[in-house]
Parts: sequence; structure tokens; C-alpha cells
Amino acid sequence: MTKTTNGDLLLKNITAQSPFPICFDDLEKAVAEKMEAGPFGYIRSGAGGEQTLRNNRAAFEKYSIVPRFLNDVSNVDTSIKLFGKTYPTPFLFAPVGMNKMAHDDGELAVVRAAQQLKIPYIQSTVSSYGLEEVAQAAPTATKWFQLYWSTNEEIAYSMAARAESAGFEAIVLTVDTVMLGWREEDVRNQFSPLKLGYARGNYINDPVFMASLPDESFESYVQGVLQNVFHPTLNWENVRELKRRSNLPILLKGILHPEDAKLAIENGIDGIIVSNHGGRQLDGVVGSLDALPAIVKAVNGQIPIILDSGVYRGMDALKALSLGADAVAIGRPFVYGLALDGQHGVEKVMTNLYDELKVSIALAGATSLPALRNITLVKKDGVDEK
Ligand SMILES: Cc1cc2nc3c(=O)[nH]c(=O)nc-3n(C[C@H](O)[C@H](O)[C@H](O)COP(=O)(O)O)c2cc1C
Ligand SMILES: O=C(O)C(=O)c1ccccc1
Repeated sequence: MTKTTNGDLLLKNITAQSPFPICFDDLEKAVAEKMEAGPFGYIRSGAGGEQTLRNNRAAFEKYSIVPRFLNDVSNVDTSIKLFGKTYPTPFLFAPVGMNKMAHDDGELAVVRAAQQLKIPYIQSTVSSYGLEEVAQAAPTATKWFQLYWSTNEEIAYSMAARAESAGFEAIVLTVDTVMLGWREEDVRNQFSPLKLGYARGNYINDPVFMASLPDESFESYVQGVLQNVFHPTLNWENVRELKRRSNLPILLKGILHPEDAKLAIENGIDGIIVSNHGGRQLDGVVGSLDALPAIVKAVNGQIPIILDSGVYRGMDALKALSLGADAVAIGRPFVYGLALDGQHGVEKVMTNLYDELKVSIALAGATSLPALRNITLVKKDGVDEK
């Protein structure tokens, strides 16, 4: 339970010695000025004509709150429970690969921020640092491992087993990236972080992957990653086999259809992440928030639902939680914080999201996340109402 206080949460930003961008657009602008076009474009852009990227934002903007008053909102409980553990905020760090593009400390800075703020951290398969190094950097953080399947399945099993031994507490299998999306900005910039070696961390530390290479040259490593990281054969039998081989909860990331959510449950999956990969995979896809209500209905409380893609302010989180998500994951905002000021920048971005969420829950007239579900939301087009 956090006291909302009588105060002005913004004051710490107004008196801050070195001002930090307060919202997503300001953050993106600041990072655009700091980073080179190639890596910045890689992080910012969406696939194709960026319709999915726009749909994500538009989905949040469609909903409006009809607040309630006179409820005593001096204490707000923002805590959540996932797989038996309680966390003070409903945020997670979405898995984002190749963090060295943004800052030399890469994933190490992010997991330290996660430890500090008690926010679960999901490490990407294609991270710059290896999962063992990340575990060592923040031994008490809650860490989950995001798995990209491998063409050579033994590599996937090896990474999942390494994660389990290093103390990671769940496996997040991403299902929407069996091949890379059509990313025009990267072609414009002639930029491929995979080819530059930014995704090395987990591969060069994997004995099964290394044994599969013809030699230890950089070229062989790059070819090995490209051959393995895209895996169009992925299917439900692979999911069942992963489940059989692992003792950890398994989540599927990238679910958008309620029938896939039902299949996930039938196949023994422990949680799902409703996501369109931040608009980076298939263009022309439904905004993740627009996909949420049907999935919430289909899942009917059987497993936790996390949502990502376009959660750029506390109010976005509030809307997703109100529509039935159990938690939300943050992608680009934390990467921009990392690019601007390492661990401190990540903490600043997440703290602002959290502070905005807290004040918004109270001003909407709720005092807990379950209570948020009873808040009235109307859709701009007036069609849907909750
Ligand atoms: C630069 C970048 C790299 C990403 N790498 C991965 C990844 O390795 N694995 C994965 O499952 N998702 C990856 N994602 C997608 C995020 O996990 C998340 O779904 C997305 O960023 C959420 O949208 P948002 O950026 O609008 O918050 C990446 C996203 C970005 C921006
Ligand atoms: O850039 C991404 O969004 C991503 O998820 C990815 C997938 C495979 C290789 C590199 C990055």
C-alpha cells in the first residue's frame, strides 16, 4: 500500500537539478539527438508502413475514463501477484535485445534498475550480455528469460536450462518472431545490429551453440545466429516439449487471438503476453489494447495476462489494467532512458510511469488494481462501453 500523500508528485521533477524528459515524445526526441541514425531507427521504428505502431497508440487514445469521487483515495495499493510472488508495481521490463546499442552497460544497467525498483526483468535471447552475467549483476532481482526458439532445437533447450540454473524464474517464449518483420527504416539506414555482433551475449556463452559452429571466427558466429534465431517451423508440439523439459512457468509472448490464448491454456502454458512486438513484426496488426478484451474473456482468469506495445504513460497502464490485464510490460521507454543516462535513466523513466499511474488511479476514484476493473471506460466512437 502506498500513500498517495497530499503532495505534488511532479515537484521532484520541477526541482530536479538536471531535468529529464517527462514524457515519451520528449524522451524520443532527446534520444534522436543523441544516438546515431542506424541504432536509433532500429529501436524506434515499426515494420512496414508502421500502421501497427500507430494502432498501438490509437487504441489507448480511444478510451476515456469516467471517474468517481468522494472515495478516500489517500492509500492506493498497486501491488500484483505473479506466480506466487508479490511485486509493488504492475510493471515489467519487456525483453529487448541488444541493449549495448543504447549504452555500454546494456542489460546490466537495466537489471540493476529492476532490482532497485522490484520490477521483474525479462532478459532477451539476443541480449548483449549473457544471462549468467546478468544474473550476477542483480542477484536479488526477479529475472525471467525470453527464449527465441532455435532452428537447432538443442540450442533452445540449452538456453532454457542455463536460465533455470542461473536463477531465472520463468521462460517467456516469443511466438511472433519466427522470421524478422519487414523493417524499412533499417534498409534505409543500412543497419543490422545482428551483423554487428550486438546480440552475442547468450550465444557465445552457449556450449551447444558454440559446438555447432565450424570455427570460432566472428563470421561463423554471425552466420550461426542468423541460421538459428529465425525458426519458421515453430509449432505447438515444440511448446509442449519445452514445457515437458522445464520446471519453470512458461509464458507465450505475442498472443493476439483469443483462440491462441485458449490453445495456450490447453497446452499447459502458465501465462501470456498480449503483444504485437511494439509494431515491429507484422504491419497492419490490431493494436494490442484492442486485442485485450476478447483475450481476457477467453482466458477467464485461468492464467495471468500481461500486455505490452504502446504503454508509454501511467494512464496507458491504467487503461490496460482496467480492461483486465494483470500487469503491463514496457519496451522502448526504458531503452530511451538507458540511452540517455544508463541505470539512472531507466529508473527515472520507470519511476515517472509509476508515479503517473498512482496519481491516476487515485484521481479515477480507485484504490487498488481490482477496484480499477470497476471504473467506467468509454470508447471515443461510443460503440464499446465497460
Ligand atoms: C529494440 C527492440 C528490441 C526488441 N527485442 C526483443 C527481443 O529480443 N525479444 C522479444 O520478445 N521482444 C523484443 N522486442 C519487443 C518488446 O519485448 C516489446 O514487445 C515491445 O517493445 C513493446 O512495445 P513498446 O516498445 O511499444 O513498449 C524488442 C523491442 C525493441 C524496441
Ligand atoms: O528487434 C526485435 O524486435 C527483435 O525482437 C529481434 C529478433 C531477432 C533478432 C534480433 C532482434
